Amino acid sequence: MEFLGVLCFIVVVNLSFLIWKLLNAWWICPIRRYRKLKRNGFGGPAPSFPFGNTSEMKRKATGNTGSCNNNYISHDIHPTVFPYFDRWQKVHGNVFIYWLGTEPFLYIAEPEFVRKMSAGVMGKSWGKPSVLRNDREPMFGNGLVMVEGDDWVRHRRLINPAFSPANLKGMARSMVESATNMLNKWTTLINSGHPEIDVERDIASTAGEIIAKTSFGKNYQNGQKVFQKLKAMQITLFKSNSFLGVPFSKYMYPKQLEAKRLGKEIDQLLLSIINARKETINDENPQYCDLLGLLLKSNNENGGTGKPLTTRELIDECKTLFFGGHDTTALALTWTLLLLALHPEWQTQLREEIREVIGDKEVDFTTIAGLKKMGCVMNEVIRLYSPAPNIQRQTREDIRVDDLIIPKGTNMWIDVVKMNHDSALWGKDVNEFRPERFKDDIYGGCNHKMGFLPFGFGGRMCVGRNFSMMQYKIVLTLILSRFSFTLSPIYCHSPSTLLTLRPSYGLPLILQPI
Ligand code: HEM
Repeated sequence: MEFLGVLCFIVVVNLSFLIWKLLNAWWICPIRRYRKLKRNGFGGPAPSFPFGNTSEMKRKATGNTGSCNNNYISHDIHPTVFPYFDRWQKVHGNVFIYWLGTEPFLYIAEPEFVRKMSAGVMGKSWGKPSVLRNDREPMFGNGLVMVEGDDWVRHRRLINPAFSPANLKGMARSMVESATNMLNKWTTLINSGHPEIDVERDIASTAGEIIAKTSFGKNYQNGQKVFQKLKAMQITLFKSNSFLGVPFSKYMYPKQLEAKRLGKEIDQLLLSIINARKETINDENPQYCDLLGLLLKSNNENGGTGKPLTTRELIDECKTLFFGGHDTTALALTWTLLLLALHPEWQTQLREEIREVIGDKEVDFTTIAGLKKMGCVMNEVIRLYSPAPNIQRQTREDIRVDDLIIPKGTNMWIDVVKMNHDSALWGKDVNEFRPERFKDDIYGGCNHKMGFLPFGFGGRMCVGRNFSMMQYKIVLTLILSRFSFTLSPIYCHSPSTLLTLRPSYGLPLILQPI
């Protein structure tokens, strides 16, 4: 009897402790942060517990499908891509609070606010919203996108050298090789009477092949298996859970568990690639021209002085670079082909530049550097259709913005799409494709230096931006040198987000060999 009493007591104590922990995580702490934020005078849509504003976000997102009328394609995409933010922003201004489930977020579409809040904050002092970190764990683990504090400094130091110009140079050949294979396939299709091709699908798989080759060198076939599973995981993760931040939503969406399973399979594949590579690394050509080789080299060199990456950390970095490295660049290229199909005069201008700058020379790291107009086109494309449509941060300490205090633990969601389409920053022609705006101005005429953030800002700015620029120029040069193209009448313009900004129904183009 006495034993039963003790057992009941233990159960009650444990249960109370669990309830207290859950209450603290889902109610007390978020409300405390929310009240502190509210003291700054920020408004926002009214939330409901435990969904926050997710129901409204879900409802509006499904109602908006874009336009299939190709006579008029609008680049004013914010109302289509983020209809809920578009509406709330009109009512509550450029900085307001909304809730993802039980987590308050500070929405920001104000460059001056971004400048002030980031002025004194070092890269290592930024965190990532825990709700996103947990949800995206199978995809990024604790790799560079998610890691925080001193560990971020250590990861970034070890990874930076892999993207030095000398190392990028050695990766150009793989990019040319994979792009040429894709173009040969297109020629075969055209010759067999099929000039209409969904270039989005082909560019995505070519970018997958490129990142597999540049990540794993001669082991790239195994890397391609990783790529296929990562793609499946992306769809599973981002199509399934539209109640992000809502307690137990993971269990309401069994596909979330499928993402976990896929994550484990990817980890196993990567582990076998890394282990095989570790065994042979000392016998290899000291060029180490692929990302994994460079990472292992950097790791070995720092092993003596600093703290090298553990095998678990290496797996997470491979996943992170693999995902970060293929999808964004593939989408920048895809949106470029859409805009060039709509603006054939720019196809002609770029072809002329290629002829002048490269001529009969080989397309490589050095020759593409002179393609200035193409650089302007890339900037204009990622302004109108930013592959990374938002930037997420979390404060790890209180931050002062003028008289306001943004408390430690505040989740931030910076709306890149809104800033890139704000006529107050860019002028009346904000929604027009005008690459020349970047000709003599790296900010493209934007009237605020923090108004154009396609690769992020501060110490956490994208580590792969030069890799991406090189791949973009190589693939686009090869495409424009062999084909001209127009938009297929079946194209349906419907940009949407699946973490990255993509055309919902692919990009069918009619290609013609030159
Ligand atoms: C057009 C192509 C790309 C775009 C638009 C893009 C965009 C971004 C953005 C917006 C961020 C967040 C920065 C911040 O929080 O301030 C980021 C971070 C990152 N990107 Fe990219 N990216 C691109 C290509 C790449 C490539 C090719 C790689 C790798 C091969 C890569 C790897 C990463 C990594 C690892 C981070 C995390 C950096 C850190 O937190 O230290 N990205 N990228």
